[in-house]
Amino acid sequence: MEFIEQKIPGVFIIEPKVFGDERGYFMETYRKDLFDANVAKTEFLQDNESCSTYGVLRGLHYQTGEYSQAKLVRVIEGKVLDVAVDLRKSSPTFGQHVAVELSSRNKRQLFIPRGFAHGFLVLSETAVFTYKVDNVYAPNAEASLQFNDPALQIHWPVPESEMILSSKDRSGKPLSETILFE
Ligand SMILES: Cc1cn([C@H]2C[C@H](O)[C@@H](COP(=O)(O)OP(=O)(O)O[C@H]3O[C@H](C)C(=O)[C@H](O)[C@H]3O)O2)c(=O)[nH]c1=O
Repeated sequence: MEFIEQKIPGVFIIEPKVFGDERGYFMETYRKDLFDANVAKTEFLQDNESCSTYGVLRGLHYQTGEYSQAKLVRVIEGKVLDVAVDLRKSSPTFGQHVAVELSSRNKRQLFIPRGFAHGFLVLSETAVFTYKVDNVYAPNAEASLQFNDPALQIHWPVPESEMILSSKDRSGKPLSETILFE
């Protein structure tokens, strides 16, 4: 298992070791001892899974304040562009983002610390997205950052005319009006 820190410190790509043989493959997808030693001591409390069709954009979401969630995300079917935006106002990388292609083929995972907005755009016919979070769901603390806020300079590789978003995600707030983290 390899842990590769990204341009935003604390954000990591995790590359699992894949053991292939004539039956198929095996890989360890999470090891608490290795994760805590190489990324951050984290107690994940909830696992999520969603299935989406091509062009679906889920995000950019976060839970505010004490309900913030660190996330360990991966794709078990299909391909997505996964994006995390730094919303920590005291961070040297405030407002910057990491964008990584995650797929069932590359088997990459992305770790996103607390204090980030997160979302993904589906690039395959369908995508099954599964992830761990270190804080449970808190609907009253949910917030959405506008996915196409020019201040974020995120390049989404699907025309907006082809995107499928929830009404919540269509009404995300621009960075200038967003509830930030310390
Ligand atoms: C997130 C969540 C949702 N729900 C319920 C609430 C709604 O009735 C239904 C769909 O929720 P939502 O439309 O918020 O699902 P996504 O758009 O996939 O939201 C996620 O999208 C991006 C990718 C994220 O990073 C967040 O984890 C999360 O906000 O599931 C729950 O019961 N528990 C939960 O933890």
